[in-house]
This record gives sequence, C-alpha cells and structure tokens, in this order.
Amino acid sequence: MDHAADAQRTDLMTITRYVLNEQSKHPEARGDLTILLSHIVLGCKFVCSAVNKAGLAKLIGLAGDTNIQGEEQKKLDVLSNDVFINALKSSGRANVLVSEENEEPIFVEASKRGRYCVVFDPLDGSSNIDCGVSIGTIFGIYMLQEGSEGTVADVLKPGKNMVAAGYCMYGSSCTLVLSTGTGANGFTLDPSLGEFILTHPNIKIPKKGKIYSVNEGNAKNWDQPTTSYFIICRYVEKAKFPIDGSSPKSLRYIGSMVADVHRTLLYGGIFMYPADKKSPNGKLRVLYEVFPMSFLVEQAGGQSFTGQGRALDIVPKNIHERSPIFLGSYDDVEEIKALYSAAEVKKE
Ligand SMILES: O=P(O)(O)OC[C@H]1O[C@](O)(COP(=O)(O)O)[C@@H](O)[C@@H]1O
Ligand SMILES: [Mg+2]
Ligand SMILES: [Mg+2]
Repeated sequence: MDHAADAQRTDLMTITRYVLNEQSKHPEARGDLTILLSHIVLGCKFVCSAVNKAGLAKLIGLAGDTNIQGEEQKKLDVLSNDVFINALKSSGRANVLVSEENEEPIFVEASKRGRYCVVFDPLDGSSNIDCGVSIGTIFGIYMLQEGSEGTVADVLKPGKNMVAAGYCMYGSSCTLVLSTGTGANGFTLDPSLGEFILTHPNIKIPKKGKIYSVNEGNAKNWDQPTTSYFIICRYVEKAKFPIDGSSPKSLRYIGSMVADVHRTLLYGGIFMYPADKKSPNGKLRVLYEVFPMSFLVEQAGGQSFTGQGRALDIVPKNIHERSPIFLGSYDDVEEIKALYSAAEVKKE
C-alpha cells in the first residue's frame, strides 16, 4: 500500500467540503441547503450502487406500472424514485417535492418539513437501463417564497429562480455535476472511499463545438411546415454539409439527456430536442430536465433556448410541462437563434 500517496489523498476536495466552503461564503446561511444536498448525494450513491449491480440484483426490466407520462416504468425508475423521496424527506429540509414518476407534487409532512422545494427526475435515460448505457438523476432546488407554507406555486417559477441544480451520471464512472449559482463543478465517486471528489473544477463549456446531438430518427415527425421544422433541417443540413469550408460536425446521440448534456458540457456542441408531430411541445420536461440542465449550461458559459426564448425564463403552468430545447456552446445556440429570427423575419 503506497501510504504516502494515500496521505496525499486527504487534501482532496470532497463534495461535502466544497458545499461547506460555498456555505461559508454566506454568513446568514443556516446550513439547510448543505444538509439537503448531502441527502441528495447519499441518494445518488445509493442509486449508483443499484445501477452497477442491476443485472445481478434483478433490477433490469419493467416494474409493471405506467407513470403520468404514459411511460412504462422500469424497476430502477421506481427504486430511484423511492430512494430520493425518502432521502429528501429524511433531510428535514424539503417541503414540496416534484418527481417525474409522481402525478401530483409530494408535500412533506409538517414534522419533517423544511424551506426548500426539490424537482427531480430520479432516473433519466430509462430506455438505456437494460443495455447498461449511461443513465442518471437530475435535480433542481427552489427556496420557498417568503411566507409560503409550501404550495405548488413555489415550484411553478422560472428556472432562473432555482438556488441550485445538478445531475449525477451513472456511467463508466459515477459523476455528479453541481451548481449552487457560482459556476458548475464536477465530482467523481471514488468507490474505495465512497466519496465524491472534485475532478472537474469550474467547468467551462467550449464557446463553439464540433458536435450536434439530436434524435434524427424523429426527422419525419419534425413539425412540417412549421418554423422549427425548417430550422432543424437547415441546422442539421449545415452541420453535415457546411458551406463555409469548415469541417462537418459529428453526430452524437446517446438517448439519455444526462449523458448527452454531460458530453456537451465537457466537449462543447449542441443538444437539441425540438418539437415534433409526436410531441408538439417537445419531449423533455421543463421543471426536472430542461431547467436544471439549462441552469448548469449557463453556469458553464453556454446558453439554453426554447425556440422562443431563454429556457430559464419559462414560467411553467403545470409540473410535468414539456418544452423544446436547444442547449450547449454559446455560438452553436446563437446559430439556432439566428435561424429562428431569420424565419420570423421571413414570416413578416
Ligand atoms: O428516445 P428519444 O425520443 O430520443 O428520447 C430520449 C430522451 O428521453 C429521455 O430518456 C426522457 O427521460 P426519462 O428517461 O427520464 O423519461 C431523455 O433522457 C432523453 O434525452
Ligand atoms: Mg428524463
Ligand atoms: Mg426519468
């Protein structure tokens, strides 16, 4: 055993230390957000271990029920949902919970209630569970409005009101990317320590990327002849056959938003899920997919656009609302925005 190397490891930045450091910058802070985040981290560790042994522990396959989205729930969807609901309730800091897997918001019983609301997708990328491709958990945190006892109105707020957001990717390694509003940082789980260690400090998404990520299999459903149809086709066409002498972009699409956004944050490029005939408002859910990912991308210097405006400015009307999304490198999203405004001008 290389004790010297082990001794060195003690000055590593764990996620707990990072969050406590962030808390110390706010003298008025009571530590509630720190405690809440530590319970979310615990939930991620729990789900990570379940995902790693899913094939062995018979956690592959369907649970037998259908969720509010009309999707057949996977066993890991249900298990992850239970894990996070219990972890959040036992933190004593949560008040209103919104999960992709629950039709209605969950109001934490008074004895365990706190000042924060958590919106979450307990298991993202469900279609990839059974083949062992990267999946994840996505979460966003709001603070209760002044004087509120905790109602759904506390979460039907623009994403820019969130105080923290993150995702945990269960892939070749388990990586948790977190922002409390001062940049985005990535932590990798060291299984031997059971600790998330800071490995990607202050993530900065490249200003322009060489990758576009969209499910081109939906192309026939892209909403003809609407603006978004022409724009997506134009953008994909330009990516494949650039006319400015630049080299074609590469297509990368994993089909797990967490994994596609994680790659986009680190390598740059653009991730898109436009509206189409099948999903006239897009497929991805505003509160627990679009908002947290947009929050992180903006914190990393990128941008997130809906086709109509900044994603974080959306004021959701219901907890499972969907929205088209274009997020990633600043310049790549600018290109989409330019195509949209050109289309608007043409309409006039
Ligand atoms: O198969 P499609 O239509 O491309 O959709 C893939 C998208 O759907 C999702 O799987 C939806 O999320 P859930 O798995 O949490 O329902 C995203 O992770 C992913 O980006
Ligand atoms: Mg999802
Ligand atoms: Mg999900």
